[in-house]
Amino acid sequence: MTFATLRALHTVIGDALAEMEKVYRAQPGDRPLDYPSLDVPFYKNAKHGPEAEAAEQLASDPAVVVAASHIVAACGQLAASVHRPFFSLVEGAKAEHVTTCLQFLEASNTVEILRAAGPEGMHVDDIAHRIGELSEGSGKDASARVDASKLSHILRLLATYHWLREVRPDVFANNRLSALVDSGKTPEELRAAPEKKYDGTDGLAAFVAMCGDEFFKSSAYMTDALLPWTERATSLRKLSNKDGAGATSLTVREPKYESPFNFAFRTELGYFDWMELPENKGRLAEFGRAMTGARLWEVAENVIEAFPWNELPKDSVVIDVGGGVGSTSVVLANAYPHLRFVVEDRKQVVDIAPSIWGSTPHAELLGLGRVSYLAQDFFQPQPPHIDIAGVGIVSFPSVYLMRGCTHNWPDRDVQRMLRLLRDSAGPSTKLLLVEVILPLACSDDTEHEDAGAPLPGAERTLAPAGSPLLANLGKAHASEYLLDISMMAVLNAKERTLRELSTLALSAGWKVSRVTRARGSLWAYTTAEPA
Ligand SMILES: C[S@@+](CC[C@H](N)C(=O)[O-])C[C@H]1O[C@@H](n2cnc3c(N)ncnc32)[C@H](O)[C@@H]1O
Repeated sequence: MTFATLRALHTVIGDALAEMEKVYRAQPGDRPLDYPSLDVPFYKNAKHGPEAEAAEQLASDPAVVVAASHIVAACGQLAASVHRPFFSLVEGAKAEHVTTCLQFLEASNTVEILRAAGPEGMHVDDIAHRIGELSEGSGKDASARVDASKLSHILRLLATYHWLREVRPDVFANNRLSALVDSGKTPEELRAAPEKKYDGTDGLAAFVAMCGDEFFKSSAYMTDALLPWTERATSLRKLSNKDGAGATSLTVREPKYESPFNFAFRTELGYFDWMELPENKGRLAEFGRAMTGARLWEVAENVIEAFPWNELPKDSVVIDVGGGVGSTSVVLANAYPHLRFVVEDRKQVVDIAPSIWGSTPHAELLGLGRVSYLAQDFFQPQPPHIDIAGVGIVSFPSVYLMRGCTHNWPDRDVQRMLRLLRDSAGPSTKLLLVEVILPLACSDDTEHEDAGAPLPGAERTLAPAGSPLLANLGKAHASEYLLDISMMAVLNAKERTLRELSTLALSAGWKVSRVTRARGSLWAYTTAEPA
């Protein structure tokens, strides 16, 4: 039956390709629109012809996104089926090198150097020379040079994974994937002000830098943290527990490491506290930029359709808990002028948040009191009532909105924060959680069997009926499962399945009543009501 399965996967690819082509061919114009080529970089801040622009935009069309995910899922499954298992094993066991080489690509400014070189590309000797020149801007030794013979091997691994092109022997050029890491700065700008590399960017270069540093290094210690009694983990603790003279002392207490991050950075601090140390100032700034990049995971505007906001009465209050600078509230307040939004976050965040919107059209929302800020720790009880300018005292909010917060915390902490919201909720207050919901890798036929009827919006499988694809579309959604393990490595937290989130919410007094999925990603909008 294996050939039948392989043929079925092949058919999935053919059908999905036909679907994508249909969408592209249906576009008006003198000649059919082609899909963006992998060989051609699409730089975000460059001027593009109307065809290239239209082709890129159409790649986000919902029908194209679904077809593309079927192709990726089927290709991943086909490759896993027919590749010699030993080679798959080596690839999995050595996958860290892809992260490392991507990190190097970004840190060495090779993408910006290759952008300036154009489609003909640049020889590794010249790339190495340019990398050295740019590093002089960072105050580095002018004689610092990258070894071109090593550089070619790093770039070739990336080309092998389609992250670049080797256009001629030892000559490399950017492609559609490497262009994603482009900061948009010229090599001259990077040389003059390397510290401004991430300023005004979409954050993806900073995201690569952060993943290659804190996240990658933490992940390397995952097994030591999960199996702390093993010899490797034990010796590691001893190694990190030396006295001033460098000798291991039996009287010194063993460090209290909870997360892989703690092992990797030899600190007992949590990630966010550690980031606030003076020596991590640069990392903290990079983190802020990287979070902008991470927003590409979920289209912020999706939240407009994710909840029946228009059914809420005039002047209903939505509390955006852990709302950061208020990006989600601003999107919603523009779409629903009849609602009032209160953005709660840590004092350091709300103190600077209004200034972020200073010269933007959204500043008016703040002036009119439609969006306001409150310094509020989500591990402390909510204020007993809400005083809204122009509305007065409101006893209960209509909605507690939490976006991207629960995945940063372990279960016990999420339970605490949801319980505090439940304690101050009214009988009709809703909780809306905007987070990734991880589907299982098998069809979820038992979901909600205890609750009787299936939960509105919950899916059993994302795979097309009758196809041999994994229920979660495997490789097509790998990025969210990788994010899940990143949360575990750095924060002892996780992305959750619907089962996990529902159980956790219920333990804090909230009953999940509905879930809707964002288009083209595993982000979801989960509504819960007082249980
Ligand atoms: C991943 S961000 C999400 C921000 C925002 N909801 C969004 O979607 O853009 C997590 C937020 O939780 C906030 N946060 C962390 N600890 C907090 C606490 N104890 N109380 C309130 N907010 C906190 C952070 O400052 C940050 O803004």
